[in-house]
Amino acid sequence: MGRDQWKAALRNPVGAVAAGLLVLLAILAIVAPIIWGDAAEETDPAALSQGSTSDHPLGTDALGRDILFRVLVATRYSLGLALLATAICVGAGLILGVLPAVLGRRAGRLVTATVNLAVAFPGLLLALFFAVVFGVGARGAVLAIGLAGAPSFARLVQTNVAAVSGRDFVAAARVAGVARFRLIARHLLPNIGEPLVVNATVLAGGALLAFAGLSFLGLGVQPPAYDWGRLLGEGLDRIYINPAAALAPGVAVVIAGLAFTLLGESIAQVVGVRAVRRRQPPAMPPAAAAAPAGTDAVLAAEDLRVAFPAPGGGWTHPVDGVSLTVRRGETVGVVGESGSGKSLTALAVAQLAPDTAHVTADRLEVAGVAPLGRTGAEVRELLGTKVAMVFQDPMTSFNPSMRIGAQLAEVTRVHERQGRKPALARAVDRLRTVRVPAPERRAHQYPHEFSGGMRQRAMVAMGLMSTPELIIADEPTTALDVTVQRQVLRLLKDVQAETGAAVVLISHDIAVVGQLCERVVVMYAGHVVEELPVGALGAAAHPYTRALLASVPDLATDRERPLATIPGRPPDPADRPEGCAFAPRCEFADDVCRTRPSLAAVGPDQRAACWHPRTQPLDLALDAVTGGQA
Ligand SMILES: Nc1ncnc2c1ncn2[C@@H]1O[C@H](COP(=O)(O)OP(=O)(O)OP(=O)(O)O)[C@@H](O)[C@H]1O
Repeated sequence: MGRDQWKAALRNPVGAVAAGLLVLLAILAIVAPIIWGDAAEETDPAALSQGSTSDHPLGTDALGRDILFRVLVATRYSLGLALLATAICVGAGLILGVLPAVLGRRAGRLVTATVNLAVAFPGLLLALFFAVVFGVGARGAVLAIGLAGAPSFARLVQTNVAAVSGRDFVAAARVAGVARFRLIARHLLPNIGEPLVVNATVLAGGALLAFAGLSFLGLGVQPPAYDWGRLLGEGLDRIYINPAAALAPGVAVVIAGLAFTLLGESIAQVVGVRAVRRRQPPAMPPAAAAAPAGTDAVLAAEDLRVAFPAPGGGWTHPVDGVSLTVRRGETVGVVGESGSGKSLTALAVAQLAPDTAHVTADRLEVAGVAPLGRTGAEVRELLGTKVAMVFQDPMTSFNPSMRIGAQLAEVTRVHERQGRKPALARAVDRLRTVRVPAPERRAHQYPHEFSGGMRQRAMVAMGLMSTPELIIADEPTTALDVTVQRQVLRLLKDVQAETGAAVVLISHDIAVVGQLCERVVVMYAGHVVEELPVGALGAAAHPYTRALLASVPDLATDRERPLATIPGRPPDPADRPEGCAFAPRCEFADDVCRTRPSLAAVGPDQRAACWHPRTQPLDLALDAVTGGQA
């Protein structure tokens, strides 16, 4: 939480009153035992079990001790024990909450299931159970209350970790080779801190009440020590003689409990909007079709498949036998409608596919290394130094709680064990390379202080912190306006020319691909349906490629007429037609299309998976598509 948010929480009248009460209680907890400690222990045989008098405003207990002094002095013990229990609860909850992210899939699931089971038990029952297990007394009660609250706190941590770990900056950190514990400490926990702080504050109120309850039942603090719960229990025995003896500790418990809970609620109101973040689909690169493989291939995938367990049993294959070769220094565009499997192919290549995905390939090599079947550390080493990723949404691509310079520097610090200063110097240098103005100053800023285009440049700079052989950019310009789009595309082109890295650009927009790439790979329903040089787009053979091209507007497009669209919708991966998946939307389809066509040469460097490849040149303004490249 930032200082502004604390201020906003305190400006809220309820928050201000709650905070004021807590300050008062904290002062009491410190000074009361010093000032009134002896007086609270002093017995007065002449004033046993008295009601309110001028000497003892709240009366005395059975030994003639002053109730008011005892209630004031008990503040320290009551608050201390409640805070200790809260600390145990938060600590145990954090460990249980992040364990699934640290452990393997199976052990992680076991922890999650255990936490879910524990959450199903009422907290008070658990506390009573643990109190009996750990033994009667303050120590047992602290452990009991702390551990009883841990499962629900762990659930909160798990939910928030799961929400944040789907964001691009976490995928970026993984690709950069950040180790698991560092990933959790630097990227996950700082971004879920707000809901955790809120919950811990509310928990402290609950712990206070629970402690009073256990002491009241005789399971908590034991004589001669005393807390509010114990005083409440003693006072209740004589409630008809002196009601104040029971009311005073009761009121103290309620006020302190309310102060914690209301402060938590006020903070929640201020930060709540930001506490739950939407999961953004991560993004990345390569894709499909077999190209002439050579020894200079920086990416070679053959028959790459990604499968997910289907809800009704069996598997669906959103990526179904993709073959793709990218040569050193080459720029390849992967296009296709939403859901065609572009991003998933990229994720699979980068070993970032979701946990539930099953990735297989006849061959998968990235920069000369086969990542499939390797350990996480080896893959991190490979990806962190040789592959750079540029993600779709520049806002979610960076960790919002880290300065840009530090995030860039992390790549070098992890891989080259460089010190903080030289790593930051390199980050500034790379920001300058991607033409971020005043890079020294900008490196010390947070992502939200950057404009969208600048963030995307910084993302490219991050990829350049090492010397990548392959840059994968998944829809890098979708979230940007047209002018900035052009700048980012030009930057990618310049970077590619300067570093000699190969670029895989994923886009649903064939015009964007046409402007940057040398070769285009067209995907449809998890398959590669055509691959061809950009210069040959005017002779595209597959009806789907032609339909994509026909839907690109140019300056000559009649604005009065609706834009050309492709009729129908792509098939669901779980319900793909036999044979050519595009057949139901294709005007040339016939019976032969019931058998799946494989990629076959239809021209120089051009291959299409179609039984009826088109040979007529397309009547389209190619400049609109290729920016004059063709
Ligand atoms: N975790 C998942 N579990 C099950 N199916 C998934 C999962 N992730 C993706 N898919 C499915 O895989 C298919 C391809 O998704 P992918 O994100 O690769 O498409 P895309 O071509 O990149 O589309 P877009 O341009 O919209 O990002 C989709 O049908 C999607 O529903």
